[in-house]
Amino acid sequence: MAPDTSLSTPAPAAGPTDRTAPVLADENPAAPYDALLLFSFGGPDGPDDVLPFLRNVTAGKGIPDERLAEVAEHYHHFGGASPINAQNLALQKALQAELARRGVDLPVVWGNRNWEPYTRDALAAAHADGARRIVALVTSAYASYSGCRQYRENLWGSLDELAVDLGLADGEHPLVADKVRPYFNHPGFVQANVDAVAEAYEKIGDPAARLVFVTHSIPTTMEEASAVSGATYSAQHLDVAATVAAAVGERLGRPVEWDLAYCSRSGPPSQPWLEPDVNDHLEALHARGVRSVVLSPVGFVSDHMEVAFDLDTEALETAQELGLTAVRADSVGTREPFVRGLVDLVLERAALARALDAGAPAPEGTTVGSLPAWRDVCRPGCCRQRAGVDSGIPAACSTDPWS
Ligand SMILES: CC1=C(CCC(=O)O)c2cc3nc(cc4[nH]c(cc5[nH]c(cc1n2)c(C)c5CCC(=O)O)c(CCC(=O)O)c4C)C(CCC(=O)O)=C3C
Ligand SMILES: [Fe+2]
Repeated sequence: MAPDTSLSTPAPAAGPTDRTAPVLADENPAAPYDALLLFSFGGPDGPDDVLPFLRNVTAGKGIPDERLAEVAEHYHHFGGASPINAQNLALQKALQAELARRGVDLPVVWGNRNWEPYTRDALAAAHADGARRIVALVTSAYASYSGCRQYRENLWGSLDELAVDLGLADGEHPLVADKVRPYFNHPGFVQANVDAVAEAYEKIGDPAARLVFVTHSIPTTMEEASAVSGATYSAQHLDVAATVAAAVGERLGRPVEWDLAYCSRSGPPSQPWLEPDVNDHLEALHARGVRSVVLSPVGFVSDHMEVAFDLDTEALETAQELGLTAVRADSVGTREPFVRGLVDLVLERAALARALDAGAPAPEGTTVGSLPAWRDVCRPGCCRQRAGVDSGIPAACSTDPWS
């Protein structure tokens, strides 16, 4: 099936000034949610944070010491601070502004899996403010263990910790947490990527430039396990890439040739991860006669360390050594179509929660491309680290947290 390249995002919802009547409580489009959790990875704020942060991230993961030392260097190269925290603050502000523009009363708290502000503290603040049911928005657009279940496991763990802090009975959680579906094929995310790539083509000034999409590599075992929920992690990227490339080609008035490459491989060399690595791929393209390249960090939502180091430092250096002209497109960051799309997704999730609570049929999620909307409530066995291997770690936002 040809990808749907019609990317006309819906017109902005009426703002508060457009309302003729006050909003009644039962018309609250965010109901039943009392708060939105912007749920992210986290990163160090300064040199002293680097090692403890890396220990948090890699606990029990079998990452070799040499790889850890290398990644620590990436952070120290930027003064020991990751750009990710400032980017999440900016996204939190942008979400608040978009919700306010639509007259939606929904506080936004920000919490991370691996560094301050921690998820438990964000949940505690929301709970102290009276929140009893929240919706989590993960800063990862694609479904895999790293972008979905790992967040859900950590969310369950944070709810356990908060329950202990509040002296609740064993097994009782202080609030109910739902989650927005992986949004890689939502029109807002895709549109923001189309805009960013089109701008990069303007900058490079060569409509014949090759388009190389880049995402985070994962172990092939994790890729295989991601198939349980539908299209695999790489297939999700290929679908977005095809849609973005087709839309950019329409703007350029000529077809765009594109590929998907990977960055940020870690783990022991004996463990296979998704390939080609972006640096190897640039070499291969150069050997085939390609002389200019646009790099699109389509796997990431902001220009955090993976983008700042693996693309802007390493891959652009590789391109320079090869004599390739290369321009890196922006990640979606706080681009308007993306932020608007995220708020649409939150309100779509609220409508779904109301329908499920009422026993009504679930509304269809909005998508672009050839894949269906991802599930909002994960089924048992989805997005594991290894297919068929149950870690025994409970995960929130699932029909069955125990499997
Ligand atoms: C798919 C994916 C995303 C994209 C989706 C998403 O955006 O969430 C992502 C994002 C990120 N990854 C990040 C940082 C790190 N990831 C690591 C390690 C790993 N990532 C993995 C996968 C992913 N990671 C995997 C399979 C590992 C191996 C260990 C494990 O199975 O968990 C390590 C350990 C050292 C190393 O080996 O590199 C670090 C420091 C940061 C923060 C950046 C900043 O500070 O600005 C962000 C946003
Ligand atoms: Fe990572």
